[in-house]
Parts: sequence; C-alpha cells; structure tokens
Amino acid sequence: MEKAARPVLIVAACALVDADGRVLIAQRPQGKAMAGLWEFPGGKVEPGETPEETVVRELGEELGVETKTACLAPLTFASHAYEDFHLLMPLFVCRRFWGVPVPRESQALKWVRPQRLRDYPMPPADAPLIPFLIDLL
Ligand SMILES: Nc1nc2c([nH]c(=O)n2[C@H]2C[C@H](O)[C@@H](COP(=O)(O)OP(=O)(O)OP(=O)(O)O)O2)c(=O)[nH]1
Repeated sequence: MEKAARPVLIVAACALVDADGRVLIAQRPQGKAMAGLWEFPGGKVEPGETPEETVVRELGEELGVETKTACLAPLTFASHAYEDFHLLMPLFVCRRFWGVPVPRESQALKWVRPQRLRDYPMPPADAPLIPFLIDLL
C-alpha cells in the first residue's frame, strides 16, 4: 500500500549576514524536536502571512532584530521529507537589519563563516543550503 502523503509544512528562514560576511545560526532549545541542532532563524508561515512577513516577525520575536520585507532577498529553498511532514523552507538573506541579535528564547546564537557551517550539526534539511551561502558570501 502507498504511504499516506505527508502534509507540506512551510517554514520561512533567514540567513542574517553581518559586515564580515558571517551568518547567524541559533541552537534549537531543549524540549523541542531536533534540540541542540543549529538552524537559521525563522518559523512556520502562519495563515495570512507571506514568507517575508514570517521572517520579519520571527526575527523580532526570536532575536529582537528589526528588518523590513524589502531587505530580504530569496536565496534558495529546502525541500525535505521528515517522518511526519514534508518541509518546504525558503531561505532568505538579510544584510540590512537593526539591533544586535539577543537570544529571546534562551537559544544559543553564533555568527559563523559559511565555510564553517558544516562544523555545526544542523537539521538534515539544511545541509543542501550551505553551498549556496558559500557561493554568495
Ligand atoms: N527555523 C528553522 N526551522 C528549521 C530549519 N531547518 C529545519 O529543518 N527546520 C524545521 C524545524 C521545525 O520542524 C520547523 C520550524 O518550525 P518552528 O521553529 O516554527 O517550530 P518548532 O519546531 O520550533 O516548534 P513550535 O514553535 O511549534 O513549538 O522547521 C532551519 O534552518 N530554521
């Protein structure tokens, strides 16, 4: 019998880039799925939101960073089958933002050169995104 189709979950994520060309990653807190893995800030696209609006909201909620949808450039996307859902995750790049990121949800934060991203365990969906950041930066 064919497997039941997984629901597609749309998550919008963002690579914040600093003046040195480093990218911000955040460690998923204990208690969440994939705890301890490093990810790009972002979250589920809520009904009525564009992916860009999701990123702007999540950067504010998770990091206290302000930006605008016009400051987000699409870079690539992840499409990955997890056990319970299929993740579709556009990845935006943002170089223009206001404020210094602070962990609002007790997550660890790190600015990392794209070439070093592989030193940080990330969710399996994220691995194919890294070469795009290396190329860009
Ligand atoms: N933000 C983000 N999520 C990612 C990345 N890679 C990846 O597989 N994901 C997955 C993890 C989660 O299943 C989903 C993001 O959902 P989320 O952050 O809104 O939700 P969550 O699992 O933290 O939990 P909750 O807010 O529902 O409590 O996408 C990534 O680089 N960034």
